[in-house]
Amino acid sequence: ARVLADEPPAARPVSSSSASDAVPFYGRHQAGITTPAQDRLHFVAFDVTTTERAELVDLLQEWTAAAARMTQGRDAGAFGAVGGAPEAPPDDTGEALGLPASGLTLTVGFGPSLFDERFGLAGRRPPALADLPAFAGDGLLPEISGGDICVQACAHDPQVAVHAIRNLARIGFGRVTVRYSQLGFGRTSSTSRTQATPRNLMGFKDGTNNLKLEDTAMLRDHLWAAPGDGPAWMDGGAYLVTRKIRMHIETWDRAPLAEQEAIFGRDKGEGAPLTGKAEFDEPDFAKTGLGGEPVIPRDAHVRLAHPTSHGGARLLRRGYNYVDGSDGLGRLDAGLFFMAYQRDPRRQFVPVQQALAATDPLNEYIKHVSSGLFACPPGVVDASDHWGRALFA
Ligand SMILES: C=CC1=C(C)c2cc3[nH]c(cc4nc(cc5[nH]c(cc1n2)c(C)c5CCC(=O)O)C(CCC(=O)O)=C4C)c(C)c3C=C
Ligand SMILES: [Fe+2]
Repeated sequence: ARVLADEPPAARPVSSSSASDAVPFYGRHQAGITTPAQDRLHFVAFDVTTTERAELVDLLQEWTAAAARMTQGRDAGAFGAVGGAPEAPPDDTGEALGLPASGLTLTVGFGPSLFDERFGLAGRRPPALADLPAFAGDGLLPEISGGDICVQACAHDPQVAVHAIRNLARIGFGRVTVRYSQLGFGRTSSTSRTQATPRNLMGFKDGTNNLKLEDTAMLRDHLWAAPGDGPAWMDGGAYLVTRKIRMHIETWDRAPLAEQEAIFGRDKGEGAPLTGKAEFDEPDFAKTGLGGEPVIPRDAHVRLAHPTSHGGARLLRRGYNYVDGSDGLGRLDAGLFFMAYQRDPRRQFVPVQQALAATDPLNEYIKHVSSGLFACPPGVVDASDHWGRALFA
């Protein structure tokens, strides 16, 4: 359980439940990318309001220290929610007191807008952080798109994820403002072969053919930025694309089962390709049925998005279901907060999304309403390191 004061981690009770375990914060890569996807998300994008580079670096140092603590189930600051001076606001907001680490990961990313003239970073922008092109059918809202810095908080307990983002926003007061944030309540991807594949709000298993942490060679080829890819400060990092995709759920719910399955190219029960029986059967895109038509339709989502359609390009998808209440017109405001990590969006997300935007029959039932692109640096290696150290060096 979370402790009241600055107690060393070794003194804290160890839980045998993986849902309450702490995920290591320090490492070569940031946690929260290949970490088996937790159940809950609170994603935030900040605009930087200070114009002082030194203030921004100070903030990144303070954030890193707080993130290192909170991910280990500790208060955001050394005094904690109730251990400080009564005359001062507490250095932790308190709603996670008594809660375990809950698998919390905090993953930071830097958006293209950070690399303008404000902080002297224009020459340090990675070529792979090129603005995404406009895609057919986009309905992007600027106020919930972009952002200078993002933090993805994932945990098994929503209170723990929200607590983490709230405390980072509190620490950032006067230096950053929250541009937008998004809660997600059910993972829509597996990122490990130990996890069962979850379902999205259309009722389909989502994340079957995803990059997974056990695929070491593919992670090297498709996920982590490597020396020579771009600036050295990104070596060991990855690029994140976020898309908030609203679903016209009520319309979808009136579509026949056979049409739903043809749209994805998989069956709804097992998640098997329409040419197979079990979820992990390889799809046979060449197989034809009645009238010589392919069994997996030419425009099926899984055919359009499959690596064989894009020179082998793969994504590590890590999205979440969301419901933001209803829209006042009797419809659920619901969908998928899509997140995908990759080595270079120009060769991975962009061509896949171009293909989907052009002919995916799913488009009748969805609308992309927000978009984000972020360079997520490599991991913080130890307590002397901090988020963005190599970028600002
Ligand atoms: C640009 C990338 C993608 C977007 C945007 C996207 C949106 C989206 N996807 C689903 C549901 C499913 N997607 C599935 C597979 C799949 N999707 C993408 C990419 C994007 N999806 C890829 C690369 C793949 C894997 C394709 C393959 O190699 O077979 C599936 C099938 C199960 C699976 O493998 O995950 C489903 C279901 C929704 C609902 C959606 C937007 C709302
Ligand atoms: Fe998809």
